[in-house]
Amino acid sequence: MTDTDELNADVVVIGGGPVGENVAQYAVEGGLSAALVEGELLGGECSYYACMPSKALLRPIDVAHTTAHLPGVEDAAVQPKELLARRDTWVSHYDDSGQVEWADGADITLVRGHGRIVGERRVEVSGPDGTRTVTADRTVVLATGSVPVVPPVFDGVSPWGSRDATGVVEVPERLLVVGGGVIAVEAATWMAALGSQVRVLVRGPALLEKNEPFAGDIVRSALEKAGIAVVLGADVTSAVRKHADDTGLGRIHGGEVTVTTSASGTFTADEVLVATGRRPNLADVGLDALGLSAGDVRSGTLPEWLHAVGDAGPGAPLTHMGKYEARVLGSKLAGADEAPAPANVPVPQVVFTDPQVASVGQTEAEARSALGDDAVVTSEVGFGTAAGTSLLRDDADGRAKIVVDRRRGVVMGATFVGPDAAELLHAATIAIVGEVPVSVLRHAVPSYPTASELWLRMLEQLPRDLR
Ligand SMILES: Cc1cc2nc3c(=O)[nH]c(=O)nc-3n(C[C@H](O)[C@H](O)[C@H](O)COP(=O)(O)OP(=O)(O)OC[C@H]3O[C@@H](n4cnc5c(N)ncnc54)[C@H](O)[C@@H]3O)c2cc1C
Ligand SMILES: NC(=O)c1ccc[n+]([C@@H]2O[C@H](COP(=O)([O-])OP(=O)(O)OC[C@H]3O[C@@H](n4cnc5c(N)ncnc54)[C@H](O)[C@@H]3O)[C@@H](O)[C@H]2O)c1
Repeated sequence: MTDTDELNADVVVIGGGPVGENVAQYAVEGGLSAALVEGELLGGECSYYACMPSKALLRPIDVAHTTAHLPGVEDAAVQPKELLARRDTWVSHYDDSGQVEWADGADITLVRGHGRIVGERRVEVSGPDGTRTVTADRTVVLATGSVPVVPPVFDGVSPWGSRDATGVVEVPERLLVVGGGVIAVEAATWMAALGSQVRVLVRGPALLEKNEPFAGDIVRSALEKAGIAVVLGADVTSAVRKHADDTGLGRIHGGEVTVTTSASGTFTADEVLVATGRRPNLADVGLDALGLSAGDVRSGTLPEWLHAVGDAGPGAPLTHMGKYEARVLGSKLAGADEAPAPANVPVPQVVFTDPQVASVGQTEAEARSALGDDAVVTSEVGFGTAAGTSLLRDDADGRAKIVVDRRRGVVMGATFVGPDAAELLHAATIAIVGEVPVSVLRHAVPSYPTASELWLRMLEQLPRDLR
């Protein structure tokens, strides 16, 4: 391939993760042509290294935990080898031919290689067969995902990142997990189930700090019950390893690692997983060629022909939110005449620990800071207070909470922590997006006995004048 081998499409999308695929698909369905540039596996981080493998690992563990708390069924046990085989099936053995077939069928032109913007509506793709230019008649979309943020204290240690944890091949006997967010608690769960002795080092005072405080407390106590040590206030000040080596995905990256923390002492392990957040992957996409920076992407000050969506953009770094942005953008590019989106679309998220943490919209603290103390009222109940939730398993521990705007009488946020809490979330999302008054929600009758009865319990706890 040479530089004269130029390709043209209405829309050029750089990054073929779930978000880039969706933009291209919606654009094509709207009558445009689309080229999708992908440097690794078509399907992106989510399909091979993030959502899919992590959830493929966590679901059987959840089922095993549930059966241990359900009299009448023999305990199911996690079988590490078979669990990893399930993961391999769900990541299609790191082979994207199924996705390539889908793209072909969807009339999307796949261009393999690393894409970089080199001028207005011009993208240069360096691929296995050389370099080619792809031009866009209308729009270029950055859907290049995100990359992990690794604190410099781990330089030279070759720590595990989330790709190693989801792609685990060698299970370390002792594993340190640094971070107290979503990846840390989910990975701690499956690594412990696979047989690692896990210790989570959390810099802050709690796990899952972006959630209602009870979520982190309940998950911490559940992790501890599962034999996982959680050390709070443990800021890593040094990390040392002999023979650090990149031995490959999911393999132990060298000799013992010794990690020293500011206030909680020193810990030695066979591997350390760093899960300290991610940032948009914008370092090598050619923003500089346009005189732009990652800050311009964050603030949305891009030329009209350039967009950034998914993890690469300013929105919440979650697959479903990125795909939502992609659907909206893809349809808009194709000129679809759609009703305008609501002003503040709430972000739902499920943390697939046992118990699960499902949340959407604002926490109480966020609502108080946005609306003022007098304008916020909450209702909080135990997860097992409904027949439907307590039947799920005999230790249906957890809590449920709604945050209500007292003046408008509508739900602003909801959090459910408990077994299968994920399935309760969408009702809350609909209530928030639809701005359904809580006085009307009373008339949405949940079937008996289902987990949704928790809504009755929460609504009953609200002040009488609101219901
Ligand atoms: C361990 C883990 C578990 C997660 N679990 C969940 C979950 O359960 N639910 C959830 O909603 N979210 C989850 N997430 C977040 C989710 O993975 C991301 O929000 C999602 O992948 C974002 O999709 P995307 O298409 O924007 O980016 P990605 O999936 O990262 O895809 C970006 C693609 O762009 C390609 N690319 C990048 N730069 C270039 C370039 N210059 N040229 C060509 N190609 C390029 C990459 O190779 C990649 O294929 C998880 C994340 C992690 C790390
Ligand atoms: N189930 C899901 O939806 C799911 C699962 C996994 C990942 N994700 C996505 O992936 C993103 C990244 O996950 P994550 O867990 O890495 O990020 P996160 O933002 O959830 O958590 C980062 C954690 O690292 C800590 N931290 C940050 N800098 C640190 C430092 N220098 N030293 C020590 N600790 C530090 C933070 O205090 C926090 O506890 C999430 O924002 C989420 O959107 C989603």
